[in-house]
Amino acid sequence: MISLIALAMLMVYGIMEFVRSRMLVRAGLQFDDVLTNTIFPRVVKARLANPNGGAEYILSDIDKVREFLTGQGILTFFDALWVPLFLVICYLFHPWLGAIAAGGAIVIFVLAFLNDFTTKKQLQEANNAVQSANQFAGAVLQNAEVIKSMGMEKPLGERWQDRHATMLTAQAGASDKAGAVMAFSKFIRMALQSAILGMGAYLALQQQVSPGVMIAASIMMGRALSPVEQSVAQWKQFVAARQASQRMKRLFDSVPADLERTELPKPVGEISVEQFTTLVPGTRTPLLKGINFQVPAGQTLAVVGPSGSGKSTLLRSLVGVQPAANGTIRIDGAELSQWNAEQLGQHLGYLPQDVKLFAGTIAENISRFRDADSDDVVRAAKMAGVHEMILHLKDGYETQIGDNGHQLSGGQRQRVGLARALFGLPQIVILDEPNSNLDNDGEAALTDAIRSLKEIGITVIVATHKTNLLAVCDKVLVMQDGAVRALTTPRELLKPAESVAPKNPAKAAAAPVVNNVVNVQ
Ligand SMILES: Nc1ncnc2c1ncn2[C@@H]1O[C@H](COP(=O)(O)OP(=O)(O)OP(=O)(O)O)[C@@H](O)[C@H]1O
Repeated sequence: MISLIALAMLMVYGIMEFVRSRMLVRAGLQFDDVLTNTIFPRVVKARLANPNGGAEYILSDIDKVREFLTGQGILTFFDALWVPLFLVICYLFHPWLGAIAAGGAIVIFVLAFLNDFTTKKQLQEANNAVQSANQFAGAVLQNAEVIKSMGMEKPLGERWQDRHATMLTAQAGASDKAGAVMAFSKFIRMALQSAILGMGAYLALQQQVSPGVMIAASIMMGRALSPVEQSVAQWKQFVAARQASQRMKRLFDSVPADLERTELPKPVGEISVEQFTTLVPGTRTPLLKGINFQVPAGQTLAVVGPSGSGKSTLLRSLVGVQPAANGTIRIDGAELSQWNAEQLGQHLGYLPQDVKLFAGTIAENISRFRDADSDDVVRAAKMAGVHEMILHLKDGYETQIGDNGHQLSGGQRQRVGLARALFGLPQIVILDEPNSNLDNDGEAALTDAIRSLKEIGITVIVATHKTNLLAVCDKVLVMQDGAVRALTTPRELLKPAESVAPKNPAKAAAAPVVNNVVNVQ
């Protein structure tokens, strides 16, 4: 009968363990769902504010915390809640048995803290080194072709190894200490087991307890010490999960969620830049200083200037990825920050200098990974003059282009990037050297695209080093050293310097710059 009761109780125990584990897994999924919904946009913002801050690794922190919360780690802490009950039962058997069990639990608990105290710094160092090694490897391996072609494997491999070795040293140091603490706590545990049996036997001989209590006390103490000892073993995972959750908390504290912005009416595309200054991220060094200019809706503005004069920085500022340190950028009178970011994104087309396509199909890239009508995708491709080229690819619009579009040529990438910028006919189109990789056909298609945009009243801003695009532009902004040197017309810009100088001092000042900045091709 007793055996049957024991069997039934063990079954209940098994079922409850199963239910507990299922509940934890579901709680973990819920946890994941809540965080993954909000963390990605924050990581994007944190990376923009500090490109080398490793914000992207916070995405894997979610896994660390979830694994701890759904695995043995959290179960150990739940089990620890029952420790006082088992200790009280030991005490009720006999105060001496209670004292041995409680003393043992305290010693093992102190060892857990000692473990944390002695290994915390090294575990933190190891985690930082892992992050730094991964970050380095991730960035470097994106340029595998350069590494291979110029035999840079060895020196760059050594740099990665240095970071890796730092991680190993820190981790080995922490593991040595943790190992010593664990071995000692195991010794204490076994010694306590013997001590409680010895004490039980002694008390039984003294007829203060029955022999059965001796065995029961040993089992109870085992149940009381097991979670405490387990927590020593789980400490490393606990520390990693705690650090991961602290990193997530810092991210959530430093990057607030976007305010729910009222949707503004579709812009007509008027841009106004007033006293705009922006800095190198994380420093006080200005990249652009006191920029002022206006672009009426539907106008086409070329931005020219020597390399490093700030053209790309200005364009990045106009699309809102380079934050203002001072001054404002307004679209249709509303500051960039007043726009609902997602809404504004749909009214902006941006082709960055290094294009940046994503792994996926051509159609997905053109449609910005939104659900889109095929007609809209094809319209954007036709407008960018890339439709025929896409049809010549084996899978047409469904061609997978790989990470960063590496399966396309430089010129093809640029033209697909242009189609993405034109998708949905945004009211403002910003192109950063869109013709740097184009052949004659591509150049002609680009000029036609800008002309068409102009005809339908779309504002276009295009940074260029070449003069042929100036023919379709209404105005030219000349940049130098992070400031506006002149705002003029293409015709004035391309006039020989001598004919400008005597008539207009401002243009005379711009002329030498202009002659340096525009590569006449
Ligand atoms: N994130 C950054 N951190 C530090 N310096 C930066 C950063 N971004 C831009 N710069 C610096 O700002 C200056 C302007 O760069 P920008 O890319 O805007 O020039 P550009 O006129 O577009 O040049 P190019 O014609 O060669 O593309 C450069 O000296 C560049 O080194």
